[in-house]
Amino acid sequence: MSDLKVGLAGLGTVGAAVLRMLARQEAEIAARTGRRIKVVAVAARDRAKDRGVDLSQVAWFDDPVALAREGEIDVFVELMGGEGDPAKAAVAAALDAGRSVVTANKALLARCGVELARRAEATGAALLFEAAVAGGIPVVKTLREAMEGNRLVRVSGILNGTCNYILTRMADEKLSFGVCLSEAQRLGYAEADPTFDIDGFDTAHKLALLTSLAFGTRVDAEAIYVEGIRQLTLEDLDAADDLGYKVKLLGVAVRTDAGIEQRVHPTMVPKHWPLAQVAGVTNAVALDGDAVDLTLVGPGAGGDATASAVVADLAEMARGARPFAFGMPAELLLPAERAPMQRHEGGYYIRLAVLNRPGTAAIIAGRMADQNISLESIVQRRPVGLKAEPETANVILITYATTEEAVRRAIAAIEAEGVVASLPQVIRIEKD
Ligand SMILES: NC(=O)C1=CN([C@@H]2O[C@H](COP(=O)(O)OP(=O)(O)OC[C@H]3O[C@@H](n4cnc5c(N)ncnc54)[C@H](O)[C@@H]3O)[C@@H](O)[C@H]2O)C=CC1
Ligand SMILES: N[C@@H](CC=O)C(=O)O
Ligand code: NA
Repeated sequence: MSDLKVGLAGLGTVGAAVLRMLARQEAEIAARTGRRIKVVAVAARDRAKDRGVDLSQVAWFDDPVALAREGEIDVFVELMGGEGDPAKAAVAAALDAGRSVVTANKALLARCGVELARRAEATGAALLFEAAVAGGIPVVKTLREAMEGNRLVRVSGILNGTCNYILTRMADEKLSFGVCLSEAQRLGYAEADPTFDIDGFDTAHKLALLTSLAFGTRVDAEAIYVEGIRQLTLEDLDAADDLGYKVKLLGVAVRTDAGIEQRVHPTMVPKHWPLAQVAGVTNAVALDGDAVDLTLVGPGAGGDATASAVVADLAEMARGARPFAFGMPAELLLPAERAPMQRHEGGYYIRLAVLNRPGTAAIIAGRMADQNISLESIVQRRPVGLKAEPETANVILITYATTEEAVRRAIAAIEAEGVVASLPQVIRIEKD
C-alpha cells in the first residue's frame, strides 16, 4: 500500500511531539495499519528550531493555507491553534480539496465544527479531532463508536489539565495561583493565551464537542454557562478541605426536562469520589448512559499525551476509516433546547466577607430563609493572617439542594442590607 502522506501545520508543543512520535513508532504503526505514515510537508514559523527529528527531506511552506490546498498530501494536520484564520482557512481549504484533516483545535471546532463537518462530507473527506478533547483520553472515539447502544444522560468531567494542575498544587502545596499557572505554561499544558484555560473557555469548547457527540446536537458553545477558576483563593480550597470536599473545574452536560444543561464552573466534590482523586494534569470524563456508566481517566494535556491522540487519528485514516465528525451526518444533528442555568439545582458553598457586627448572621439566615433555602451549616472564619478582632469576617454557608435562582436572589438581598464587604464567592457542590 502507498504511504499516507501528511502535511503538518504548527510545530510547537504538540506538533513537534507528533513528529517525534511518528518517527519513533513508524515501523509499528505500518505493521498495524498496513501503511507508513509519512510527514512530507510542514508549515511552521521557525525553520531553524530543533524539533528532535530530521526535516531535511520535508517540503516547507510559509503559508499553512497553501500547504493545505496545494501540498502533495493525503491528510492535513492542523496544530497551530486559534479559532480564526489561518487555522480555519487552512482546515476549510484542505476539506474543500477532499483532503482529510486531523486537528487538536477545540476553539476552532467549538465555533465552526458543524460547518467544517459539512465541508468534509461534501468532498468525502474526514475530520478527526481526538486530541481536541481531554488530550490523550480516547473519549471522542468512545462516544462516536463505543456507546451506540446507549441513550446518554450525562457527560461530565475534568477537561482542562492546566486548571486541574493549578488547583491540585494550590490545595496540596499552598502555592499561589500565579506560580502554578507559570509552571503549567512551562510544562506545555496551557493554551497560547492561558485565559482560555483559567477562565473556563477551553473546558467549554471541549464540553461543546462532547455534548454534540453524546446527544446528537449541533455544537453550541454559546449555550454553555461558563465560570473559571481565577477567583478561587487558598482560603476557599482550605475551607472546602475542612468540609470534606475538593474543588475541581468541571464541565457538565446533562439532559433535563427543560433541555440540555451545559455548564462549566468550579465544583466541590466529596473527597471520597474518584473524581476528587484526579490530580495534576490528569483529566477524567464520565459518560452516563442508560446501559453503561463509565469513566475514562488519563493525561489531558502536554506534548506526548496530545500527540498520542493525533497519531491515533492518523492511524485511523491510514486504515481508511472515514467516520462522520460528530458521529452522524451533520444535517441530522439537531438544535438543542437550552436549559437555563437559573433552573440548576444543587448544593452551594457561599463565602461572604461581612462586616463584623452583631445581627449579621441573623440577617444572612433570614434572607436565605426568605428564599426557602435550608442551610446545612453556617460557619464564621477569621480572615487568614488576622489576629486582632477583625472588622470583617468570612461567613461560609453550605446549603442543602436549592436552585441557582434562589441563591442569586438571596445573595442580592443580603447585599442590599449593606453588610457585605466584598464580592461573594459561590461554588456549586455535587453530593452523593
Ligand atoms: N498543549 C497541549 O497540551 C494541547 C494543545 N492542544 C491544541 O493543539 C494546538 C497546538 O497547541 P500547542 O502545540 O500547545 O501550541 P504551541 O503554541 O506550542 O504551538 C503552535 C505552533 O503553531 C505555530 N503557528 C501559529 N501560527 C502559525 C502560522 N500562521 N503558520 C505556521 N505556524 C504557525 C506557532 O509558531 C507554534 O509553534 C492548539 O489548538 C491547542 O489548543 C490540544 C490539546 C492539548
Ligand atoms: N490547555 C489545555 C490543553 C489541552 O487541551 C489544557 O490545559 O487542558
Ligand atoms: Na482525546
